[in-house]
Amino acid sequence: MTAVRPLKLVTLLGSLRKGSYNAAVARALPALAPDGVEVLALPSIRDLPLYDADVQAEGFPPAVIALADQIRAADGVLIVTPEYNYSLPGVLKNAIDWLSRVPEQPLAGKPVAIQTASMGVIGGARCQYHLRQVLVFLDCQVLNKPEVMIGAVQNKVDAQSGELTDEDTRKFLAGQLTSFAAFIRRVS
Ligand SMILES: Cc1cc2nc3c(=O)[nH]c(=O)nc-3n(C[C@H](O)[C@H](O)[C@H](O)COP(=O)(O)O)c2cc1C
Repeated sequence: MTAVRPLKLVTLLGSLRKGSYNAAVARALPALAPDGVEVLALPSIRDLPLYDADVQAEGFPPAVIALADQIRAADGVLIVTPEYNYSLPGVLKNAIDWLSRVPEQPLAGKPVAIQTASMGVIGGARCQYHLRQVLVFLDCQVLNKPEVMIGAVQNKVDAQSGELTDEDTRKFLAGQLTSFAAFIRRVS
């Protein structure tokens, strides 16, 4: 049997909220990953300043460089985010805007999978399509399917522990991770 290449994935979280449901989804991923796939959290995007070309001209903020370095070192990125007003949260767009300006742009050619969780029934679908459009400009390789859109997420996270306990959702996430690992091994 041929050994499969081990993979390191990193999660980029689009919510800053302490009790974030999307954070609960992201926290569940390491245990759901198939053998040979490690999932680690990127630093919070909370510490990134608002994008400003004048700030960039004085030097990229250390938090941006750290984020870019960790993305560059990963085999793939999982973006886990809520939908805000039918689109991606401003804080996530801000992080992507910074990353897009870093020399040797870290997301170029990078395999990316998207997961959205929201309290609405559509599970963040409209955010996903805006986000996909943005990622075209960054030249990412985005996994098409399975699409992970977790609706009514408040009913799938345990109110006491704050952890994602819904078994069907956990299985679906595990399935996407398996597909994403196969996709990465195929395209990179
Ligand atoms: C500014 C704002 C805009 C929102 N817009 C949407 C939306 O367009 N679609 C949706 O399903 N939920 C929307 N919501 C509700 C979010 O799904 C909900 O707050 C969710 O818990 C946010 O994710 P988090 O728990 O990971 O922070 C919005 C929430 C906020 C604060």
